Amino acid sequence: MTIRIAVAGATGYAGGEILRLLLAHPAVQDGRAELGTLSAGRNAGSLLVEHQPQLVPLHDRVLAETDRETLAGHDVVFLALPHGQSGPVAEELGPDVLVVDCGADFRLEQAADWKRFYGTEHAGTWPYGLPELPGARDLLRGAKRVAVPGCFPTVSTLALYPALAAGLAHPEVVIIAATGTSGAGKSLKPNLLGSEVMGNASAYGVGGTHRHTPEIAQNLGKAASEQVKVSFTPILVPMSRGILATCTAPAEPGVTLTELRAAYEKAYADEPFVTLLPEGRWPQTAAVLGSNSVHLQIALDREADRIVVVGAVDNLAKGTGGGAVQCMNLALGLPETAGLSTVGVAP
Ligand SMILES: NC(=O)C1=CN([C@@H]2O[C@H](COP(=O)(O)OP(=O)(O)OC[C@H]3O[C@@H](n4cnc5c(N)ncnc54)[C@H](OP(=O)(O)O)[C@@H]3O)[C@@H](O)[C@H]2O)C=CC1
Ligand SMILES: CC(=O)N[C@@H](CCC(=O)OP(=O)(O)O)C(=O)O
Repeated sequence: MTIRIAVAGATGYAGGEILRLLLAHPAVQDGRAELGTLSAGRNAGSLLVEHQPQLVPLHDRVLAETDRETLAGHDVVFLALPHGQSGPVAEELGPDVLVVDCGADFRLEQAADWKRFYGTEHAGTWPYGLPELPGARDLLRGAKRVAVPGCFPTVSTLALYPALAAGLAHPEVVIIAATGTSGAGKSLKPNLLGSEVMGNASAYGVGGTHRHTPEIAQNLGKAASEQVKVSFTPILVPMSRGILATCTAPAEPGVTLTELRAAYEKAYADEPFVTLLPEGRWPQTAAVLGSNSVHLQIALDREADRIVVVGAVDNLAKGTGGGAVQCMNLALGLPETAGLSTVGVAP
């Protein structure tokens, strides 16, 4: 039986990246899977090529409305819709359909966190799509609902989890992350105008107000034995894709760099998409672009008694679309790495 896959939000950055990856996916290439409905919001009725010129094999596809009828009859539905839109759409999809949500609607476990940072009623909590977290694969294999993490939580969690889980750092973490503009989606916002972005770097969501703060705290809370405190500051920089996150935490007394590296090497030894770089090499966004890789490097700052972990990720690949395809692979029982490259497009 052919696996039929729909993508809702096909005109957006995340939907476009999912489609780019699916077109090269072995199951799609050899006909075990096929791309069914591609849907949008206000751009329904137009040709996909008007929005995603890079997706050549799909140029003649017309975008459908996003509703129960157009998404019916699929085995897998990717939702790449604005926050708050996934809940109502997912309700219309049967329990046997695999729904992979790139939005935030089902990521948070605490309804109060959702209410505080998103301001609406909480839709619920689905298995969290970060397979590299301990125990996550058990929940994702065979799952019918998956909440793909946010891009900043993906890289920040992978950067700090091993040190906290090994008791090598105290869970008062500071994360400062430079991000490309595609993280904000295609909607036109004043701070995303070309003349505001080019030749400029600007902080936003400062002072504990960014909505990824509770998601990062939720993830790291599973590693730490004490209450986690997260200070997170994103910085918009003039590049289209990529995140470079500098993540620090107080080192526990007596910790050595050898112990730290050993904890990360152990945690990620069998992880195909997480690479602890050789000593002296530092992550850079160009090295992970287009790939499903996260690159990490650690230092022990002895002057400040802090661990410093730098992580790089492509926000649209492992940070959304690649993470979503990785979760689909797990949920369907396909090889986890199918259709996903570890090789970046540098420069
Ligand atoms: N960009 C990124 O790096 C990341 C994004 N995400 C998440 O992925 C989701 C999509 O993000 P992104 O692709 O960047 O956003 P975009 O703004 O680029 O795309 C949004 C998509 O949703 C569609 N849409 C908007 N409103 C509606 C509606 N009411 N009903 C149906 N479809 C609608 C749009 O269609 P139309 O063209 O017709 O308006 C478009 O296809 C978001 O939840 C985002 O937070 C997660 C991690 C990283
Ligand atoms: C540059 C920029 O604006 N980035 C977005 C990242 C969004 C994202 O990755 O994820 P979710 O919105 O799905 O949580 C932001 O900071 O909100």
